Amino acid sequence: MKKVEITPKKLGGTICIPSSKSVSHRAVMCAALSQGTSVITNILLSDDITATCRAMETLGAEIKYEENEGKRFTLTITGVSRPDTEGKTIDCIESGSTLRFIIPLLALKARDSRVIGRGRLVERPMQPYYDIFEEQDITYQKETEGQELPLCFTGTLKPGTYRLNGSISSQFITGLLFALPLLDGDSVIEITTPLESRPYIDITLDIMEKFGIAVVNEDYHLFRVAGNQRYAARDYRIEGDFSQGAFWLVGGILGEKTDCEDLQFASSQGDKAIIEIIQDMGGSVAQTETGYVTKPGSTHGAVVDVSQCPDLVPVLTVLAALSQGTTEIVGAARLRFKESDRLAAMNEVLTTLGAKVTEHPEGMTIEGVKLFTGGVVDSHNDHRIAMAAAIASFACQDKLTITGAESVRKSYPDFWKDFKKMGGVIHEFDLGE
Ligand SMILES: O=C(O)C1=C[C@@H](OP(=O)(O)O)[C@@H](O)[C@H](O)C1
Ligand SMILES: C=C(OP(=O)(O)O)C(=O)O
Repeated sequence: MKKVEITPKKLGGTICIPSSKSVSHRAVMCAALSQGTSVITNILLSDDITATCRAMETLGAEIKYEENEGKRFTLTITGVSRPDTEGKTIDCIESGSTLRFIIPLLALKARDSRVIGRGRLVERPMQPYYDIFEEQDITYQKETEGQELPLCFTGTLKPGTYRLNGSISSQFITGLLFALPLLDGDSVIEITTPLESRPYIDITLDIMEKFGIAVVNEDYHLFRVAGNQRYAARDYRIEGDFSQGAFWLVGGILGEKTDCEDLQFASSQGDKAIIEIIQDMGGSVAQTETGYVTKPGSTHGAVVDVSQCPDLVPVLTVLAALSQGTTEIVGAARLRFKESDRLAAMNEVLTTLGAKVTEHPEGMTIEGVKLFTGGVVDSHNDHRIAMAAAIASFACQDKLTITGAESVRKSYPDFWKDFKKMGGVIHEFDLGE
């Protein structure tokens, strides 16, 4: 456990945004399923991406790791077009993406295949896959009463029609999209309710296409996937991450001018919505040659539907709490099933800091205040809560202590190093395990 004590200060400067976690998961998986060798550059080996790399190695892919600077790696991946899945145990650590993406691959031919994990991952929803298992006579067993993981299963995924609810997690759809092209017949995925987190499906389809896999998307309602396809190796550079960029972009509004490098205007990442949201709230954001720059200034409340960009919510609530008037965060039900219940966690953090927050089942109402107090807040072992609290410190009057600060390892292991590079004054306390 690590605790970070921040002496409040408005930060700013130039920051090279870490590479996209969502793109990295997908590129590693596609490369690892390809015939031939792919070179993937600008990979950040966070805990979640490490989980995906190890998972694909367990299934037979070979990965060579070459460190460049600051935990950014070049991976040379020699794929395995028929993954070796029988009797394999995959440790997903705390990564929902790894878990939901690997299960259909294991189910290509599962025999006592197991997925394990820890932290909140053992509680996160899995029912859509259980429904498919039951329909397809795949037997499964949860090994611990009241927990989804460890999960052991045996059986074979068959081509056919898959019906999935669109509001639980898009990760189930991405997982199926990866595996179905490898079956020996054609399949259809039918989404039975409006699809949330849709941009993550765009990222999946975009990267699969780059690795040679065709999927016909009928308006996000029906996905037609031909069987007997093969992933084709290619070299690929991972672009910067808008979800991580969002912390620093909001930082530039609350602190000093911040230049965020490696954020692509043409990205398929849904979290580039942060640009429009900041603009809608009256904030100053402009495109640069390499990314976006934000400048300090006052912002006002807005109604923000986050159903397509849930990962923006923690830092967005910080901006809302320091904006004039009222902000309504709507369409946020799925936030309760992430690394923490993010609506409850941000309510707790912001209330501790003196903000006026009302939590609803599917969102939050936030009345802006001028400044925060300070105090002690907990990350709830959630990287995005820790990073949002760190940005909130720019507006604190007293010191801010964040417990569970090590949780940033999940997606942004150098976050505290970057925080110091941007001028942050922090004391880090290692509290042991
Ligand atoms: O596919 C992905 O890379 C992700 C999908 C989203 O999850 P949901 O589809 O469950 O909202 C997002 O919250 C998560 O951080 C990453
Ligand atoms: C929810 C997240 O990731 P995952 O679902 O992959 O654990 C996240 O990074 O905010």
